[in-house]
Amino acid sequence: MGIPGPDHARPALPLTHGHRVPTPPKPGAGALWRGLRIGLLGGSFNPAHDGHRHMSLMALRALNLDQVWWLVSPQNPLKPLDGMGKLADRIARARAIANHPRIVVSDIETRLGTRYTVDTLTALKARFTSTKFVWLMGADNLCQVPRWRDWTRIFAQVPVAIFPRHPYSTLALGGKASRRFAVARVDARRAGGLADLPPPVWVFLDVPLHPASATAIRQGLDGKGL
Ligand SMILES: Nc1ncnc2c1ncn2[C@@H]1O[C@H](COP(=O)(O)OP(=O)(O)OP(=O)(O)O)[C@@H](O)[C@H]1O
Ligand SMILES: O=C(O)c1ccc[n+]([C@@H]2O[C@H](COP(=O)([O-])O)[C@@H](O)[C@H]2O)c1
Repeated sequence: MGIPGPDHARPALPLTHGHRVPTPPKPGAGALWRGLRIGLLGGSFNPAHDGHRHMSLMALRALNLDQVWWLVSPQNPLKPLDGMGKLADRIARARAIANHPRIVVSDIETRLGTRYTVDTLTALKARFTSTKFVWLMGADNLCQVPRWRDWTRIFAQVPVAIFPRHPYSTLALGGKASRRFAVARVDARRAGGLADLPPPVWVFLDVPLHPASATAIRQGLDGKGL
C-alpha cells in the first residue's frame, strides 16, 4: 500500500509500513493526505544508524507528527560521489534500522527526479497539497544550510525543526541561518504546534542528544569511545 484514502477522512494509522515506500501521486492528488503531519528527514543514510531512528521517535512525539519519512538522497549535492553507498543498499539498511510503523523509508527523491531540497519540497507540496510537512535536520546541517541551493526558500516553504547534535549546537545557534531567521524562531515549548504554523518558522528542539554518526561508522569508530 502506498497512498491512503479516501480524501474526505483522516486515514487511520499506520498508513504505511517502514518497509513500504509512498508513491508520489500526480500533482493535485494530495488531498488524500489531508491534514496529516509528516516530518521529512532528508539524508544520505550512508549508512542509516540509531541516531536517525532516535530523531524520528523524538520528532513524532515532540512535533505531534503522524509519520516521519526518511528521504534517502540519491546523492547529496555537496558530498563526494566517492564513498557513497549504492542507493539500494542504503535504503535496505535504512529499512532495517527504522523498523517502526510510523517511519517510512522512501526513495521519493529518485521518483521525483529531485536532488536539491528546495526542489523536493516544491514537488512534494504540489503533490500533497493539504499535507503539513516539517523539515527535520541536525544542528550540523543548520550550520551548513546557507550553502544549499536557494536555502532561504526552504525556510519559506515549510516549518523546520532542528535537533541538537554534539559538537554543532552552539555554532548552529550563532550561525548565519539562525541569525537570518531569528524572528521566525519559536520556543521549544511550542514544538507540538509547529506543523500548523505558517513558515518561515523553526524550532531548536529540546531533546536528548544522540552520538551516532555515519562518518564514525564508515571509519569503523562507532562504539569505540567516540
Ligand atoms: N546523531 C544525530 N543527532 C542529530 N542529528 C543527526 C544525527 N545523525 C544524523 N543527523 C541528521 O540526520 C540527517 C541525515 O543525516 P546523515 O544521513 O547525513 O547522517 P550523518 O551521521 O550526519 O552522516 P555523515 O557523518 O556521513 O555526514 C542530517 O540532517 C543530520 O544532521
Ligand atoms: O539542496 C541542497 O543544496 C542540499 C545540499 C546538501 C544537502 N542537502 C540535503 O540535506 C539532507 C541531509 O543530507 P546529509 O548528506 O547531510 O544527510 C539531504 O536530504 C540532502 O539532499 C541539500
